[in-house]
Amino acid sequence: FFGDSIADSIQSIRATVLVFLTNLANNLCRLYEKYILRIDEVVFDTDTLADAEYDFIVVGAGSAGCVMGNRLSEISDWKILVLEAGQPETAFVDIPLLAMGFQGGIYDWAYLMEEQPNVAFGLKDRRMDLPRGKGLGGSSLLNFMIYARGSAGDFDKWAEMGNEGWSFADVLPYYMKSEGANLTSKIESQYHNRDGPLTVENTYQSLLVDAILSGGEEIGLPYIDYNAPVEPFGFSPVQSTTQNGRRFSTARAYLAPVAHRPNLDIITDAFVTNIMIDSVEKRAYGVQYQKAGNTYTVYARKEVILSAGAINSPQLLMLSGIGPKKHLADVGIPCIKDLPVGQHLIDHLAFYGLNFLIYFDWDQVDIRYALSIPEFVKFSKGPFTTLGGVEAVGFFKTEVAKYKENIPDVEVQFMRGSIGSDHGVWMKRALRISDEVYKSAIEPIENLPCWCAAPVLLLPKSEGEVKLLSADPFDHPRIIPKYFTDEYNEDIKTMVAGIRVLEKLVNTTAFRTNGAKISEYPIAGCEHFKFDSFEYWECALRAISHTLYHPMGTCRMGPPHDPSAVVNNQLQVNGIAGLRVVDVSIIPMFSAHTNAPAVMIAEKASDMIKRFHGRLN
Ligand SMILES: Cc1cc2nc3c(=O)[nH]c(=O)nc-3n(C[C@H](O)[C@H](O)[C@H](O)COP(=O)(O)OP(=O)(O)OC[C@H]3O[C@@H](n4cnc5c(N)ncnc54)[C@H](O)[C@@H]3O)c2cc1C
Repeated sequence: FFGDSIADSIQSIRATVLVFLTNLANNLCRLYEKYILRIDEVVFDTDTLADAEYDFIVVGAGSAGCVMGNRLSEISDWKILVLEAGQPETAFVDIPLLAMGFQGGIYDWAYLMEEQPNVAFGLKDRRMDLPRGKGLGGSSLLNFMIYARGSAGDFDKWAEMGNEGWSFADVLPYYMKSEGANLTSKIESQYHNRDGPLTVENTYQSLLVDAILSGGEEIGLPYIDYNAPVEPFGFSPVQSTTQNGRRFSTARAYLAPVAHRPNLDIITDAFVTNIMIDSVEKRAYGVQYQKAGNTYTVYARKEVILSAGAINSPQLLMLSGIGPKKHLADVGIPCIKDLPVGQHLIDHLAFYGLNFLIYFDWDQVDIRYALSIPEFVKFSKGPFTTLGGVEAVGFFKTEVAKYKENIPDVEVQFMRGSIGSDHGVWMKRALRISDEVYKSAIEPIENLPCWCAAPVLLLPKSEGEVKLLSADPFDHPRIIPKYFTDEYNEDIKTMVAGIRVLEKLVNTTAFRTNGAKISEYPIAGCEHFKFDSFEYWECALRAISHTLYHPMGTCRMGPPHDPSAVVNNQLQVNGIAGLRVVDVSIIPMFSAHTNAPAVMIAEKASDMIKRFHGRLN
């Protein structure tokens, strides 16, 4: 009896200290954001005002926009303007383990999706958040830094859909061009480049990664280089867009080295409100933006490049009169071109409710983190370099997949600990887990060593949409994701099939040696289903599945006969001259994370634009 109560008291003191320290760190980050942040403005000289006219105006300095700024300004007699609504980044954002801590802060557009009938009932107000990066680097300064290119099959499918020039063989040179690999994990070296601007490394791996890799071998999912088209399915330590153990955003990789170019202007705090389009000639000729309460107009001699991301690019197109005619009429915007903008929103859902309890893990003992601070500060190594806790990933095709291509339909993210390992301070808030669900299934394992194996739905059948709330550019757009609404419930079946694959891991020798067993605390609202039945998992998936932050497809690329297409294979907006979309909103389908493809798309688009204007053969 006394033993239990002493143990309880120690746990509660430990939890209080952890909560205090985490809140302190959080508040320090906020203070830093507020008072020291502007250090980077010296590097970027972002406070200038734009000239009246440029050759190209790039809207949004995110993963894709930073690449555009760099590559287009390589042509010294072209003048380039990059407009970014957010601010320059800070050093705190660079600590990989704290990746989630910046959601909801100044670098986040902090969108909330609309409530839906059969999903998110275990989340606060039944609504899911949708963080989107706002600042130089865009979502690459808020993301989890996982570097994943997608499978060869993804791009061959794009080509098969009629998008000439986008097969794997076509896009590989651009992945290679962008990559500066410095990897120690298993790699197929002919598919990696050491000299590109975007550094790709491995981060800290605890001993359990060995168990994951050998457990994977036991269930037929070998140790692979998931960024090479050699073996399509298997597990691997994560490859990350970090440099010396710190976040390496596209602003750092692409913009910082060229910010001094006289033909490149980068302006932050510049909120673009609309693209100016000649409604008779159907040609884009400039943009308007607001900065510090003033409105500015700037003209584009050649093109406007929209790189505002999967939510804001469709929003800006619709605000400027390009979108579904009826919807534009509903919000009082004259339609210049009727296109399915904002339709076909696809996203990847992740499920953080599958936890493996284990005997012990030194890397989950609080004191370990305190002890490892010098290791991080001095040598850029140790647990602080892990990407928000994610140490390894895997890609596989489940038995319910109905296609023959070698494209994975489920990814797994292996995270050290659970979403309760920070005692509800950051992850519960960021994922909007309700108190009831947290108490039922997460709180009981807060103090237990465990691993979360989070399956991710890669090829959802359900599609959502982005719409305008009003004609006011400052109103957040409506995001209606329609997760798990497909007619035959295939999305749920795929996720459950993914969970079954991961359950097999628990019975491998590698995992049994660590005492692994699945945590069986049921999620509130699902306790009436038999634990581990299909019905239980469906309920749990509908309760707490969460976006993996990969919205795409809202300005979809497609051939002329495709009614869902907004841009063609040159990324030009159909029927409007002088306007391209270059970001992840053009993606028609994709089975991996979306930062690396954003960079690849922009690398490829830069060459297309140079060729179009006669500056590249
Ligand atoms: C929390 C989180 C975690 C993620 N984790 C990963 C991961 O681990 N690995 C991975 O590969 N992907 C990850 N992603 C996804 C990936 O980072 C994005 O898909 C990718 O960065 C998108 O690039 P983009 O260029 O399309 O848009 P963004 O990078 O979002 O860039 C859009 C830019 O446009 C600016 N902008 C928007 N509207 C305006 C306007 N009106 N005026 C001026 N500027 C404007 C924005 O502020 C932003 O800087 C994550 C994303 C998030 C949010």
